[in-house]
Amino acid sequence: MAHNSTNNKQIFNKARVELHLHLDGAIKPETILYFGKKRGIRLPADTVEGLMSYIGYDEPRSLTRFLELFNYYMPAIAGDREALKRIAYELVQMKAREGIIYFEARYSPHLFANSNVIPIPWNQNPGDLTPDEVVHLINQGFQEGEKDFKIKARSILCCMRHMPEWSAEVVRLCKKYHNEGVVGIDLAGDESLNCGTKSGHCKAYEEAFKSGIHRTVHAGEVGPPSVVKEAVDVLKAERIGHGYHTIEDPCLYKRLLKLNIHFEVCPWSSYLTGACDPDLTKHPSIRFREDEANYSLNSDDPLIFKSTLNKDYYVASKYMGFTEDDFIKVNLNAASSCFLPDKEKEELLSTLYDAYGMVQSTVC
Ligand SMILES: O=c1[nH]cnc2c1ncn2[C@H]1C[C@H](O)[C@@H](CO)O1
Repeated sequence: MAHNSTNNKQIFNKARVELHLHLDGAIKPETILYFGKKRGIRLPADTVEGLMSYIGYDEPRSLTRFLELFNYYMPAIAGDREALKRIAYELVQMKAREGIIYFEARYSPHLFANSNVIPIPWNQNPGDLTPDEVVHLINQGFQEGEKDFKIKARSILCCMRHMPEWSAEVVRLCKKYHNEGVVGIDLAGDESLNCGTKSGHCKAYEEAFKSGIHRTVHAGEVGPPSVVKEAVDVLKAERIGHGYHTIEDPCLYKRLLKLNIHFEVCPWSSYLTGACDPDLTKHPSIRFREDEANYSLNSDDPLIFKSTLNKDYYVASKYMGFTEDDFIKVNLNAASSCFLPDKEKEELLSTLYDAYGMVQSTVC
């Protein structure tokens, strides 16, 4: 199936909400080149086109091979204070241009640090940028972006599947920076290599639950329904990142529908990571729509997928028959399941109802 990204006409020209977006997968290539040059860090190419020929791609490969692409460019960004603030600020700008009024971006504080992190990622030399300061800098970048671009940005901090030793610090940072824009915890990384959830993650999620920190987990993206079950039953996830394979366990799926668990669906990502059948007309989101599941549409890692959120809407419209009403529903779902405090969530929902010309029901 050919999916030429040049013929993506604008779909759904109305206010949108995005819940599943990786900050480190949404950096401008120009910014990577700028910091690579400034810091004397070797990159595979020194032009945008050259760089994108290494880190961007158009045809399915495995999740494992997709994740390897971060190695090409993260060394240019990690460990640099100015770079972190800038990528956060630029993400707000990018998302405002896409018509998004509220987004939640996620990242691993450890993968941007070069101090207080073992092992130090991306072959960096030891430095003095801790995961704690990483979060503070990114919060600042988001806050400056919010002021300039008049949209709302919040963050979710990621535990990484292969690094359960980091998870206690992740939940500590979620608590510490709760008032600075951090709204939740996630568990990301390669589900295909490591399906069992390690005790470090379990403890962190238990602490998150006790402390009222919102919880999402990457599960059932390429892994089996059992990973989703564990995410909900053990980690007490309120949202599932991707979750496509849930539908292979009808009993579990039915239960999650009843529990109103939110599925953060990323259509174009699921094509490129081989998470789903490459025939997008068979995508699980069609089932989610038919069953009136609670799900949203998201872009995941637009740098690597050479996309914007519009690509995901385009794919949903072209191959899955999504209509304007479906897109409205998906955005209302996203707002209802976002990790904002109740009052701000209500405001977001009201803004969407206004934008869609709908009257908000006051009847429960
Ligand atoms: O689609 C994904 N599935 C699992 N992990 C992912 C995906 N996209 C990005 N990541 C990982 C790589 C990033 O470094 C990390 C934190 O954003 O999350």
